[in-house]
Amino acid sequence: MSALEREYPANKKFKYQLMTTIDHEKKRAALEAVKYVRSGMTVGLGTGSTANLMIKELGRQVANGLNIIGVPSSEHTRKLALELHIPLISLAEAARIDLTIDGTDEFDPYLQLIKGGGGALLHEKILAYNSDLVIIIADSQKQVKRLGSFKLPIETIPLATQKIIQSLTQMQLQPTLRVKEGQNFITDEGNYILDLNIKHITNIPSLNNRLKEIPGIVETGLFLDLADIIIVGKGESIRTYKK
Ligand SMILES: O=C(CO)[C@H](O)[C@H](O)COP(=O)(O)O
Repeated sequence: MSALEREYPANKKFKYQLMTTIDHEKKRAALEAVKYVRSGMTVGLGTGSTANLMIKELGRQVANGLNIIGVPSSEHTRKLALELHIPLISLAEAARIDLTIDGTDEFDPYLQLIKGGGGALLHEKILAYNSDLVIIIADSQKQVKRLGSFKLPIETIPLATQKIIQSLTQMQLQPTLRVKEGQNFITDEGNYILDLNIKHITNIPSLNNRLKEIPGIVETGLFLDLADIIIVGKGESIRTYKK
């Protein structure tokens, strides 16, 4: 019996194999997206495990002479990019962003996304909105016919969160306050995240508008009409979807 079999017996081994396939798909998508980066560009850096792979590749290329300025979408991404010596400016300092590369939790055939699994949706959305080009990178499990299998994250102001939970419960959205290590999850802006069940919702743009009308909801993880290109790792290959 190999060390791998000892460590991952029966169904655990299957899970391990699935994980490595997904990790390879993420890496393929990340490397493909980096091909769009040119010297002189200001590049928005997304958040999450797929974005991390893209940032690591950018770090490697910067060490080999690529001249870019990164704009991080989260504290986590800022720290990683700094470790890799990628020159950075903040969102506030960036006059324009040529290209943003970020991950996603789900995408549908119309290039609509659910994001915010990592809790960075607010800064990610500001980056995407202000970028000339938005490239989303994903493994094949993120591709869905219809958004909603993944719970929709929304960012809320702590003071208003209980009131928002009441309103969303009346809307049958089953809000759950996100918790991490026994504490309320806190975003980089000091806010909370609620995860909503939107499986039964058919009109997603209308839901987005209704959510934005509720005072205290800062932003939603629905990225509608923001992605220009989605690059997906699919087994050994790559699929690219364009607007
Ligand atoms: O929206 C995000 C963070 O707020 C991430 O892009 C999303 O959660 C995907 O993460 P991963 O690449 O780890 O699957």
